[in-house]
Amino acid sequence: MSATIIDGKSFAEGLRGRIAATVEKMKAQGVHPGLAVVLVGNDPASEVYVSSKARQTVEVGMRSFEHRLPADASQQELEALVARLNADPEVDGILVQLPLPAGLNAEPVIAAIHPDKDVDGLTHMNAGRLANGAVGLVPCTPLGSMMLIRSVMPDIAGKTAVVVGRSNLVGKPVAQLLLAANATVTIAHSRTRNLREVCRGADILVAAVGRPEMIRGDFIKPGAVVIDVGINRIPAPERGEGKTRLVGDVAFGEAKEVAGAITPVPGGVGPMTIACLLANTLTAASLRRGLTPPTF
Ligand SMILES: NC(=O)C1=CN([C@@H]2O[C@H](COP(=O)(O)OP(=O)(O)OC[C@H]3O[C@@H](n4cnc5c(N)ncnc54)[C@H](OP(=O)(O)O)[C@@H]3O)[C@@H](O)[C@H]2O)C=CC1
Ligand SMILES: Nc1nc(=O)c2c([nH]1)NC[C@@H]1CN(c3ccc(C(=O)N[C@@H](CCC(=O)O)C(=O)O)cc3)C=[N+]21
Repeated sequence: MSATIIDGKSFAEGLRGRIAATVEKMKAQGVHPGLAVVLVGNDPASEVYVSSKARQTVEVGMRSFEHRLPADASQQELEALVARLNADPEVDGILVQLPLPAGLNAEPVIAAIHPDKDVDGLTHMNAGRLANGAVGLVPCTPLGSMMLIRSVMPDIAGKTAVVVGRSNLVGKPVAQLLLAANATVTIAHSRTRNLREVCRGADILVAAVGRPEMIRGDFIKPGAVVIDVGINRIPAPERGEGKTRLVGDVAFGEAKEVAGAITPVPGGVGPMTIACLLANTLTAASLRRGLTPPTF
């Protein structure tokens, strides 16, 4: 039997609709939420993401502030910009697009972001809040992944979950969220032995590796929910010379024959990431004013 395809694109559209309605209400109360995105250098992939974020921010009725620095900007310049955004009352959320160009160190830049404006959820404060079950800002991709899991598996408690990948941006926070939902969680990584066997035990399998199609059909437990976070651009000579296409970390064609439900790439987790960034900006706007954050 073929798996249910989880339509992240239309889920994200619906979420943006609910966000727009909340923005309306906040504006009526005199709060006009704003998101600042910082892009250093001119990596073409990052340019695409940043302009897409800016467009969607404006579409839901929020303010968008784009800050571009040249690839040869200094560490000091970048941290000074973050400090200005921290102090700016019109800015509720700050996102510094990663990776930074060579020569710049991301860690102190992230540390400089005020935790209540940290819409990426990357500061130590927000990672700690998530680990301890306190209210805070949760990274966008994990938040979006959980919404998609819940859409096909409302009761996660007691299920086995395997997360492949342990980055601070995706793997670790998604594992924390699954644990908070009472799943029994395993985190696999590049040193994991028998990855196929480990994955085969998973009712919920989250792949966040960055290796095109490395999770094959025989890694998947029949009926499992498979969330493919990977975004990999690979050559596609069949589309013409020099053409490329996007694939995930999961071999979709094989996996969909075994899984119960699966996210596609593109059109799965990616659109949810941006929608959750907008949701986090509203959470940040509320936190900063001591208001109860909206739920979506
Ligand atoms: N859809 C979306 O919105 C987003 C997609 N992404 C995509 O998700 C993917 C992962 O991103 P990110 O977490 O930032 O990546 P990182 O490169 O930071 O982390 C990759 C993780 O995968 C693990 N890994 C690497 N090779 C293997 C292997 N052979 N077997 C098992 N584990 C392995 C690494 O293990 P170790 O720690 O041992 O090195 C590491 O923990 C990328 O494709 C990225 O483009 C990222 C953010 C958002
Ligand atoms: N500070 C920071 N936070 C991030 O969250 C962050 C980042 N830096 N750097 C890069 C990664 C990657 N990322 C994606 C967001 C949206 C899509 C997305 O919308 N993808 C579409 C396809 C887009 C296309 O066609 O290229 C989809 O999957 O359908 C993908 C990837 C956020 N990241």
